[in-house]
Parts: sequence; structure tokens; C-alpha cells
Amino acid sequence: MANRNVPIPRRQLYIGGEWREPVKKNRIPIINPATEEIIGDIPAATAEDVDIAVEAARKAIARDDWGSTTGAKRAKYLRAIAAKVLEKKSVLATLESLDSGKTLFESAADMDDVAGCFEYYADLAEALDSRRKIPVNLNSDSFKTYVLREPLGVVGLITPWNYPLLMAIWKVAPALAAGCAAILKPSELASITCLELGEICREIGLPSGALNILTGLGPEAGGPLASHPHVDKISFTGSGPTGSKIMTAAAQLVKPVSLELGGKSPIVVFDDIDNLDIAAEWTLFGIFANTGQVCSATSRLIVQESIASAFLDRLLKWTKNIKISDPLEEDCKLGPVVSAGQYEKVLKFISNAKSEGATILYGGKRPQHLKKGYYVQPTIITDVNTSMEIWKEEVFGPVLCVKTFKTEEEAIELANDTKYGLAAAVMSKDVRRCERFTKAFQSGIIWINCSQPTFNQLPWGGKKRSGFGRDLGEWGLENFLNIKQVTEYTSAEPWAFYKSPSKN
Ligand SMILES: NC(=O)c1ccc[n+]([C@@H]2O[C@H](COP(=O)([O-])OP(=O)(O)OC[C@H]3O[C@@H](n4cnc5c(N)ncnc54)[C@H](O)[C@@H]3O)[C@@H](O)[C@H]2O)c1
Ligand SMILES: C[N+](C)(C)CCCC=O
Ligand code: NA
Repeated sequence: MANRNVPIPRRQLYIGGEWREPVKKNRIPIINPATEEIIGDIPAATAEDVDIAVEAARKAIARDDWGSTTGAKRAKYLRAIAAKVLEKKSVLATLESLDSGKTLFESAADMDDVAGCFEYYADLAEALDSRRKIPVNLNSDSFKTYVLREPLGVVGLITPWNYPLLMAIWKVAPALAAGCAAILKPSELASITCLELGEICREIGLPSGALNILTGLGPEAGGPLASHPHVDKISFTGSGPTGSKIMTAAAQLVKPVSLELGGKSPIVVFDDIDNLDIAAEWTLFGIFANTGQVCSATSRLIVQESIASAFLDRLLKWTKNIKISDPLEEDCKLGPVVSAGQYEKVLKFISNAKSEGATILYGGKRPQHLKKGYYVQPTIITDVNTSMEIWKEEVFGPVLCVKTFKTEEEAIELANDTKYGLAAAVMSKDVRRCERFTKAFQSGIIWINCSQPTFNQLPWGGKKRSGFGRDLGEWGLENFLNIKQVTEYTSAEPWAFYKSPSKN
């Protein structure tokens, strides 16, 4: 077992490069979901702190040490942050697990991804210097034109608890690479590592106000950020209902938003797969990794009838083999869900499925051997129909629902039978069929013969109720840039639209 005695730092809000007590001095307890114990507390920002942070961010943009930096200079800061994350990886990973219930293996992988994301955007920041000013040839003797890419300004980044630091960094890294000044509002359910990012920024000497970190409750800290007149954009990852509220607040000021919301993604398994075990493991990973608390979790298995019984049999064998334990234990593969509220919500989805007539093929309860903590067994639900809640709604927990199909057309119809459109997976060795599914799936992310692998270079986001805009890749950087066209009249001749008074 990893050292659970890693001390939880007692931090304040990170504003203008300094630790600053919230104006109202309120704090929120930190709960370890594996033990249900309070292990520390975080500061709770309110509108007053948001005003101070926005002011600090605006000053950073006006100052030469941030507002006039080149991409190459910003890349140095981003690389320094990445190096510090790797240096502190073991402590950061432990803190992430203590706070969110994520297995230590997954927390450590997240810290590698966090460092990789900063490094990736460091490269893009450098490349931005040569793309900052692009001439556009009009074939005109009278006009010279060019297009500028500039930082968008002060941006608000509001993020969820499922990958507490990684989801924040998907926004922080491109925002800083672009030269924006950012205000990060992580989830009140898991904020420790985002506050530690503040300490890292302080240590590497990031110019003050370039990144500000306000922990606190959604309506009290996130709300005032979304509606602040001097915040130029909100980039949000979280639930649909909160996304709607943020869009409504931003709409009053015609403030741009990008929304990465939830999903109910399908995984379609055909009977032509060579290896049931490989398909079973990807199916498992698609729903039980991070205890199912993944926006892109492939939570609806759509399996061809001819192999359904053999495939479910294999899935059960793999599922029974998952080690459920304290997330800091060696080889733990399924930790608790993040909070008491999430635990109740997941169990309610399971009991509703049962009352609607579905069969709990496996799991559905708290594991017998764990008396404390918000643990739910990995759960597989069959006899599902398309009007059931379990088919339609995002559970955000370790719950897979299963339907069978006979024909390809039926599989496509079932896959797209959702209000969401984040991700979709197909398992088949028929290349043409995979191409047909790639085209037919109504989503922003397609996985072929796998589920969940994610790369910094590729755009991340969805359609339908899964939101709009893209994180990651060059699209993630464009989110934080203002495009400005410049048109210069270069002719010595008069414009000659009006009659010249000198010719009267
Ligand atoms: N599409 C993606 O990339 C992606 C990634 C991770 C999570 N998610 C989604 O996030 C959800 C789970 O995360 P969550 O429970 O933290 O979501 P949530 O919507 O409850 O909270 C997200 C963030 O919004 C803040 N917030 C809450 N109310 C607010 C308000 N009125 N104004 C401003 N901010 C407010 C919260 O404090 C938190 O920081 C799931 O639906 C999941 O699918 C999506
Ligand atoms: C696919 N990953 C890497 C697990 C990231 C998912 C992000 C959303 O929850
Ligand atoms: Na927590």
C-alpha cells in the first residue's frame, strides 16, 4: 500500500501569484471516499474573490512579463511546470487518489498525462510565434492584408472531479500557451491537486496573475465567474444541467462558451471478432476504468445476438477478476465512487433498472468485504429496453447495460438512440463495416476495436447534448485565440467614391 500519510497541504486561494485567504474566510471539508473521513479542507471562494482574481488576470495581460510574451517564452514556463509535475508525481498521485478515490495506478497515469499535455502545448506555443501573423494575398495593388492570432483575454475554466487535475490541464495548458490569463475553478469534490498546481506555478515563477485558482462551490464561485463582465470566455467540462446554466449566464453578455458535457456512449460488438477475450477486456475498460466515472465511458454494450451468450459469459469471468479495494492498495483496479451523493445516485439507477424490469446479471451492490467507503460492485445489467432510464441516462458509475442486435442497421439505430453524442466504439474485423460505423455514429470520438485511448494531438468533444467545442490538439489552442484581420490601403491614389470638393 502506498503511503496514505502524505500530508494534505492547507492552502488558500491562488490569486495574483500569491496564496490569499477567501474574503469570507469559508472552507469546505475534503472527504476521502475510500474511508468517508474528513482529511482536510479547501478554501471556498465567493463573488468577491472572483472580482479580485479577474483584476489580477487583467493586470497580467497588461503587463509585459505576460501580456507581451512570445510563444517561445511561454513554452519555457509550460515545460517547467511539466518537469515539476513529474518531480512531484508520486505525492500528487497519492493526493489525487486520497481525494477522488481513483486507483493509484490511474492517478499516476494521469500525472504523466498532465505533464505530457503541458509539453504538447509548449510545442504549440512555440509554433504559434510563426503563425501569429499570416499574410493573405488578395492579388490587389491597393490593399495589403494579414490575419493575427492573439490571446483571447481573461478566460474562466470550470472543471469536474473525475480527472481532477487532468481535466483542468486540458484547458489550463492551451490557455497559457495562447497567452491568455486564466481563472481555474475546479470541482469542490476534488480540488487538492489543482491547488498544488498553484504551488508549482509559484515555484517555477509563472508571472503573477497568468493563472489563478479559485476553489469553491459551483453556484458561489463558478456562477460569478461565468457571469463576470470582464471574463472573455468560459470553457466548461461537467454535467449537462450545469452546462445549461453556464450557457444561460454567458448568453446575457454574449460571452463565448465551450461545453464538454456527459455521454451514454455505445460499444457495438460483432460476431466476426477473432478473440472474445480482447473484446471483453476493452468492453470492461470502457465502463469500469475510473470506476465508470468517465464522460466517454462506453456504458451501453450492443452485442450481436449470435455471440451474446458466449460474450457475456466471458465478460463475467473478467469482471469477477477485478480487484476492488482501497485505491492505494497494490493492483487495485476499482476504487470507490467520488462521494456519498454519487454513491446514492449510482445505487438508485440500479434499483430503478430493477423496478423497470431489467436483470442485474452481476454486481449491483456494495462489495461485501468493504464496510466503509463509497464502493459499488462492477455491475452488468441485461433485459434492458430502450425506454428504460438505465438505457437513456448517464450513470457516471461502474454500470454497464446490455442489448443485443441481429443486423448492422439495428446496431446503428441502437447506437444512435441517445440524446448524447460524445463517443462510440465498434469491435469488428471487417474494415468496411468499421468505416460504415465511423460515418453513421453521431458522435465526436470514434474508437475502432478499442475504447477510451486518448491522445493530446486529437480533438476531444461531442455533439448533441454532449456539448460543443473541442479540447486538446490544435483545436484546444484555437479555443483561446482571437482571430483579427488587418486590412491596409497601400495605394497612393484617392479612393474616389465621393466627388472631390477640390474638383468643384
Ligand atoms: N465531455 C467531457 O470531456 C467530460 C469530462 C469529464 C466529465 N464530464 C461530465 O461531467 C459530469 C461530472 O462532473 P461534475 O459532477 O463535476 O459536474 P458538475 O456539472 O456538477 O460540476 C462541474 C463544475 O461546475 C461547477 N458548477 C456547478 N454548478 C455551477 C454553477 N451554477 N455555475 C458555475 N459552475 C458550477 C462545479 O463546482 C464544478 O467545478 C458528468 O456529466 C460527466 O460526463 C464531461
Ligand atoms: C479517456 N480519458 C483519458 C480517460 C479521459 C476522459 C475524460 C473525460 O472524462
Ligand atoms: Na474528495
